[in-house]
Amino acid sequence: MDPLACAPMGRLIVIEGLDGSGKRTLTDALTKELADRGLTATRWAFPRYGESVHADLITDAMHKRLGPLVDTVYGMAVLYALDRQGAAAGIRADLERFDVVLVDRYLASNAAYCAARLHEDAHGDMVRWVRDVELGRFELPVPDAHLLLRVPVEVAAARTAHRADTEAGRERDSYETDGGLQARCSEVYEQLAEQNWVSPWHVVDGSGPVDAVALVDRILG
Ligand SMILES: Cc1cn([C@H]2C[C@H](O)[C@@H](COP(=O)(O)O)O2)c(=O)[nH]c1=O
Repeated sequence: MDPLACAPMGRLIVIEGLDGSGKRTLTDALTKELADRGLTATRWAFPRYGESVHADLITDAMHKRLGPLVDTVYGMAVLYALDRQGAAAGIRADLERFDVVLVDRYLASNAAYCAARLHEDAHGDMVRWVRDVELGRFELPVPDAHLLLRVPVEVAAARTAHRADTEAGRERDSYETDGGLQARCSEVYEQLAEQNWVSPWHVVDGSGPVDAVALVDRILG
C-alpha cells in the first residue's frame, strides 16, 4: 500500500430543522440503518448542553435568566459558534475513525435562527458571517450533506409543547415559544436548502415517519 495514501475520511452529515421537527428520531433511525449496512457511525448534537461553558451561557439566555441584561443576536451567534469551535478537533478525530458522523444541528442552525431574529435586509449578511467565521476562521469540518426535516410550523410547535408537558425537566425555551421566529426560521432554512448552502441539501418530509433506508441510499449515493 502506498504509505502516503490518506485514510478515507468519514462523511459528515448534518440534520437540521425546526424545534420539534424530529431530528433526534431521524438521527436514531439513520444510526440503525447505517449499522444494518455494516457502517460505523457516531453522533454529535449542538449546543453541547452540560459539556461546554458556552452552552451554559446559551441556556441562561434561552431561558431568560439574564435579568435586566439582554441577549443580542450577535452575542448568541458567537456563543453558538464558540461551542462548536471547542468540538472541532473531536469531530475531526471522529471523521478519521467512523464511516459517518451524524450531527444534530450545526452552523446552518446559527445561520437560520440568527437571521430569523433580524430584519430580512440583514439575512444575507448574517448567513455569510456564520459561514466565514465558523468554516473560515474557526475551521470547522465542512459538512458533506445537510438533511432538512421539513414540517409545518404548527406541527413542530405542537410537538415541543407535548414534550414539555410529558418529559420531566423539558421546559420550552424562549425560541420554542416564539411562533413568529419559528416561521421565519423555516423560511430561511428553505432558502439555504434551495441554494445548497455549504453542501448539498436533501429535504425530507418530517410530518410522518421517515424512510431511513431510502434516505441513506440518497445520502450515500
Ligand atoms: C446549534 C444552534 C442552535 N440554535 C438554536 C436553535 C434552537 O432553537 C436552540 C437550541 O437548540 P435545541 O432546541 O436543538 O437544543 O438554539 C441557534 O440559534 N444556533 C445554533 O448554532
